[in-house]
Amino acid sequence: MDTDMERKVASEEEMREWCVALPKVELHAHLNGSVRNSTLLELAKQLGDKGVIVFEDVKDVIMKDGRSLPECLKLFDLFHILTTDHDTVTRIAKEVVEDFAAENVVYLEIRTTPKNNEAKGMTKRSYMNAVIEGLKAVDAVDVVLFDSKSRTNDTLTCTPTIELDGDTKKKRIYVRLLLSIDRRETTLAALDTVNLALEMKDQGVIGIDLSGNPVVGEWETYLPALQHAKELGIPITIHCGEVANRKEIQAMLDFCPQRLGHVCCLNDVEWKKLKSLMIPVEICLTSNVMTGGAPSLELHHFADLYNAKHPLSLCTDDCGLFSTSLSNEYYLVAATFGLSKPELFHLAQEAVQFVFADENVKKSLKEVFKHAEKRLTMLSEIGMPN
Ligand SMILES: CNc1ncnc2c1ncn2[C@@H]1O[C@H](COP(=O)(O)O)[C@@H](O)[C@H]1O
Ligand SMILES: [Zn+2]
Repeated sequence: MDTDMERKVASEEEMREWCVALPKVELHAHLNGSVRNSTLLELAKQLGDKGVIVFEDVKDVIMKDGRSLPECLKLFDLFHILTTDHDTVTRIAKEVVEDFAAENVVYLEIRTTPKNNEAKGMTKRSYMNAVIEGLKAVDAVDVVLFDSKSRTNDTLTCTPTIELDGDTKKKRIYVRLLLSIDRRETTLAALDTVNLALEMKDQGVIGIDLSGNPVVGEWETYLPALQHAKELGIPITIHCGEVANRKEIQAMLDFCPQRLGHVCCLNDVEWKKLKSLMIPVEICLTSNVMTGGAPSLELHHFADLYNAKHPLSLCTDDCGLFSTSLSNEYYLVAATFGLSKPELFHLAQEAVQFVFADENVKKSLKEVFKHAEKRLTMLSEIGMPN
């Protein structure tokens, strides 16, 4: 390698490390899409040994790179076979939080579809209990799961503990849960999910998501449940415009949820409307490029929204499935669109405004960023924005 090349590699490496050290807020992560490949392979091996699946077939599917959106969503049916029992759900929830915390995600909203599975004695409620058990089982980091008013020994007026210089203090991560309505569900099943979210609001559940195969189902099927959530004051985020369904995109914008995910296939009129409504957008770069929602990283609609100062937040969607991480998404923004470190810091910090958690949590997160700003500045002697 010549010196120029060496310098380039070193600076890329340094930028990647900086993106890991940056405190980050993750607002769009599906539990079953964020499972480690090693865990999926281990679970597949166990089921293969029992003769439930053919391990070699599954292995190839898990390890394949670059899939279309329908292929990805089909893959979830396989993931769900691998993760059907309560213990496995608990295990993956624990690992997913550990993985996000390890890359300095300081606030994480995990979304998941509560599942009924009679054969396993699983109800939507018991599925969610298993998820929460997993969050409580994390001991590598301090997981803050409840809003301050429902905690007895509240420690939310926290001293931020972002570790950038080898401190031994435990890291802290705020975790909240969103319940996903799957587009395959009936109106009644969707209403059940909203009612479950209400029942579990003191256990870390703070919002509702609409997701699943975008070519399946009708907006009118979920609308009563989403309307119900709105009336109950439960924040809502919706997967919007993964395919060019004009009528549905229009209806989603008219519904005006607290946040929207993806917004890939909007036409000029819809785009203008999104911008005038200022609905915060969960941007999932790698996911969109891999599933064809965006033609390439360079042509991703991030640039347009960012330049227009539209509220947005970088997210992973399915970091396991797409072999990415939130730090990598920040790195990609720097490498593709030329954002500087101060701009990346500002982007990460701005995401605090769009979290569904209460004002106390937002206040604590602002402290976390203030504290990190000093440390990051000390580390790389760069000027951060005021
Ligand atoms: C790639 N873009 C996407 N578009 C739409 N829905 C998606 C998705 N990625 C994930 N999901 C939704 O999340 C479920 C997996 O997590 P949980 O079992 O809920 O934890 C998938 O089955 C699908 O319904
Ligand atoms: Zn998603």
